[in-house]
Amino acid sequence: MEETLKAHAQLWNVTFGFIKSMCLKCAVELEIPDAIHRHGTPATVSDLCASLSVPRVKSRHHRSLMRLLSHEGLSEPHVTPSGEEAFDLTPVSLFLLSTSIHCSSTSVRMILDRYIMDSSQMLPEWLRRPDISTSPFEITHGKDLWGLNTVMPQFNRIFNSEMEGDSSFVIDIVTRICRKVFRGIGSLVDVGGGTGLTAVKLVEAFTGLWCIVFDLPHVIATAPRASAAIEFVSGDMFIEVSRAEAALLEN
Ligand SMILES: C[S@@+](CC[C@H](N)C(=O)[O-])C[C@H]1O[C@@H](n2cnc3c(N)ncnc32)[C@H](O)[C@@H]1O
Repeated sequence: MEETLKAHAQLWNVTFGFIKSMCLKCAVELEIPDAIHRHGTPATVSDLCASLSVPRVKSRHHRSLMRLLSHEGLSEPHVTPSGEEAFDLTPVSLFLLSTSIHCSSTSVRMILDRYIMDSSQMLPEWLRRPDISTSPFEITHGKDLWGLNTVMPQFNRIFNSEMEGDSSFVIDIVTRICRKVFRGIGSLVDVGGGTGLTAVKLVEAFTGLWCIVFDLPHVIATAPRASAAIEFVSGDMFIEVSRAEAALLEN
């Protein structure tokens, strides 16, 4: 009997697993971590409602959201000297501060964006199909992610910004702990290099390195020209890639 109850509870846990992700997305969109940070000390739900313009009538719901975030390690529960429940930042939610050099908020927004989430509904349909070339994303949107980016400038901006945030975090570590990998290389092509942030960090870290950022035309068109040591080339990597002494494929 106990086993059956446990199994039933587990089923609901998995079924409602999406609520955790959606509450995280909600916290990012409301900018709750920034509000806690601005407050300076653990913030009560009233503090947060006032700071985020959430109507008081929603306090009870906001409290549930904060408790779920605490359960997931995204906020730290406290009790104020007057006995009120309050919430502080955690090592995880520090990644969601807009002032963090490795802010991951854009990644959360992009990964949980409806364009990505919608395609997960197509998994059974995709598995039933005999071909493997069409992804669930293409079944949903009629285009692959890159094709959608060409016709959706706003999503393209969010996507590129997400890539920049993530690669900036990784490349800062790589340029510190993997220096010998780049030693002696005069030129490097960053294949699918996005808007070129990785290339900027590489030419800054390795004097004399010449970088080519190679990506699709709509990405190269919006890439800032940040350094004389970087060349931007647009094309399709499945047809031909610019020549260099080394090629980087990241992410
Ligand atoms: C996952 S992102 C990685 C971006 C970057 N390397 C980073 O780590 O931030 C993949 C990149 O590959 C590019 N890409 C996708 N298909 C491509 C193709 N056929 N030819 C060239 N670039 C392509 C995308 O536009 C995108 O910028």
